[in-house]
Amino acid sequence: MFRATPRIWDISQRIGTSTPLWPGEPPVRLSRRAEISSDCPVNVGALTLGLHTGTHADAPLHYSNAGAASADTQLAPYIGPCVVADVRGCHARVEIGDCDWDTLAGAQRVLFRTYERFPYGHWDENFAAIAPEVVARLREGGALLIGTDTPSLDPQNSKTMDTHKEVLRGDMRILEGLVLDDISAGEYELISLPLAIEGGDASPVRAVLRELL
Ligand SMILES: N[C@@H](CC(=O)c1ccccc1NC=O)C(=O)O
Ligand SMILES: [Zn+2]
Ligand SMILES: [Zn+2]
Repeated sequence: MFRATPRIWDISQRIGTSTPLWPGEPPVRLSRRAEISSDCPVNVGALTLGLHTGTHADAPLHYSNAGAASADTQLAPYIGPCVVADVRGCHARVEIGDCDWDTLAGAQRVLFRTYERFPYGHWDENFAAIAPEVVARLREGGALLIGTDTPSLDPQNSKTMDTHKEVLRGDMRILEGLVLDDISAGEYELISLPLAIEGGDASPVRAVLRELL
């Protein structure tokens, strides 16, 4: 019997020394703790990186002291049907008017593509944020997760984190730093699991989209 293999798109950044970093974040460092030699049969590495480096899932603990850490969040929001919304025409924020609400009605997971091309190799301080009103409307439609190809749902200089707060109100989950350059607007299956980091306010994820057959 013939069974089609669904296509898989990797929507994650590579983690390395040229991964764009939130200002002030520690550099990514991979060190070799052991190397293959006549005395040692294996290579063993150790990694240093900020938890919001590259493609990552914010844990509720990032924006609330009462929120769950990465190790303690349910995984269901991170796996399942998902809509990719093309909002490349947006300006400083993705606003209600930038969204095609016919395709977003009832969506459980929504990923926003704001970039024409992901800013590989440099930090873009003028990335597009998402308006809290957009999050509120998605929450009313039953959304569990919101993702973006930028480093944050709120502007870099935000002190109030209004959009993250709106997410908290609906107990939704957040993905940031996605790479959606090769992804057309439409429906997919999302798979993007955070690591079970105890006390973690975020975790790197390997995020993929799978074709719906
Ligand atoms: N808002 C960003 C991250 C963030 O706020 C941040 C990440 C690393 C170091 C400092 C940060 N914010 C500091 O003011 C995020 O949601 O991932
Ligand atoms: Zn983050
Ligand atoms: Zn965030």
